[in-house]
Amino acid sequence: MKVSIIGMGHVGAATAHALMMGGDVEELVLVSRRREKAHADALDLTHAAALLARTIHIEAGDLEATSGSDLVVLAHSAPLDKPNRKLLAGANGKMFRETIPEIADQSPYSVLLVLSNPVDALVHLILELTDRPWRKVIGAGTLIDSLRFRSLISQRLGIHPHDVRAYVLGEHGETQFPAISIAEAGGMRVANRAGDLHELFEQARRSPWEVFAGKGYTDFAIAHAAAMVTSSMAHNDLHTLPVSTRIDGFLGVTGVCLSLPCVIGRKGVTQQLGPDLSADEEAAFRASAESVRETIGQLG
Ligand SMILES: NC(=O)c1ccc[n+]([C@@H]2O[C@H](COP(=O)([O-])OP(=O)(O)OC[C@H]3O[C@@H](n4cnc5c(N)ncnc54)[C@H](O)[C@@H]3O)[C@@H](O)[C@H]2O)c1
Repeated sequence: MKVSIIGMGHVGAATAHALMMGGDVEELVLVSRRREKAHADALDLTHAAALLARTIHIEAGDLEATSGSDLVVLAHSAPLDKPNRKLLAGANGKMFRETIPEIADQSPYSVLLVLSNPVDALVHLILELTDRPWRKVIGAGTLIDSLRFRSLISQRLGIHPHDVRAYVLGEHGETQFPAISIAEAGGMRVANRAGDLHELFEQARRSPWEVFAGKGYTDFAIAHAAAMVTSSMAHNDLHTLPVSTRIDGFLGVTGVCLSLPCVIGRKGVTQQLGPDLSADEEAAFRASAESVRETIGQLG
């Protein structure tokens, strides 16, 4: 599998490392505005890869070098100074308008995985800028939020996070919500076992900003979330992951991108699932869609 990563900042570099360690990628191309940084990362990772059992070719290059990628991970971004993802809308909207057409042309059959923020609005923008089918433009969305939520539930229940089926859905932003009515572990409703799930969700929602306050960015968790999507593609595993894709009709929401559980296979999303939410959760999903629409308006 050939994967290219655009933007070798904190997230791009951590993702390159996670993909290398994951062992699912044969060819990895690193692209960044600062060519010397991408070159240094490629060299450093190549030295580390000599210790691994599997062979991986890692190189830095320009967009031409990404040609024929199966997956292009988008992590290029303006810097985020304050804990508010929407503040990146104007600058990243402009950056994506400038870069996406060529990225898409270089790898016409690739899946584009958006990590940059505001992720839902940028997925929408890519669908406007290219003729790529919606199944091939995926935002990391609430995958990472769901993993944070599951991790806290897991600690409370003493059950492995893999066995906790709990989703945070909607916008990767302030209006995201926990789908508590369908959260389960071992066939039991988690809400009956784990106490106040809203409190755990609030803790999960605040946690990236706690990381941000400590080091000025978040990188490891999103990198491994990107590796999870890559792995499901590489092996056609058909894992169900909450990621951001275009919604067309679910709960009356149309033409806007936000997270629902999606099945991920070799060529992208094979199914977008429509969970049975409670009335409150349905209202939260619609409110999230409105918030993403507002952000799309700020893309410039
Ligand atoms: N989806 C998530 O859950 C999640 C989690 C963490 C971070 N993020 C987002 O990921 C993005 C990257 O975060 P970061 O901490 O790595 O930021 P960063 O500032 O460290 O890195 C951005 C990189 O993009 C590069 N770049 C800028 N313009 C470019 C261009 N035109 N072409 C190629 N490269 C270009 C910069 O040189 C820089 O290396 C941000 O938008 C951030 O908000 C998302």
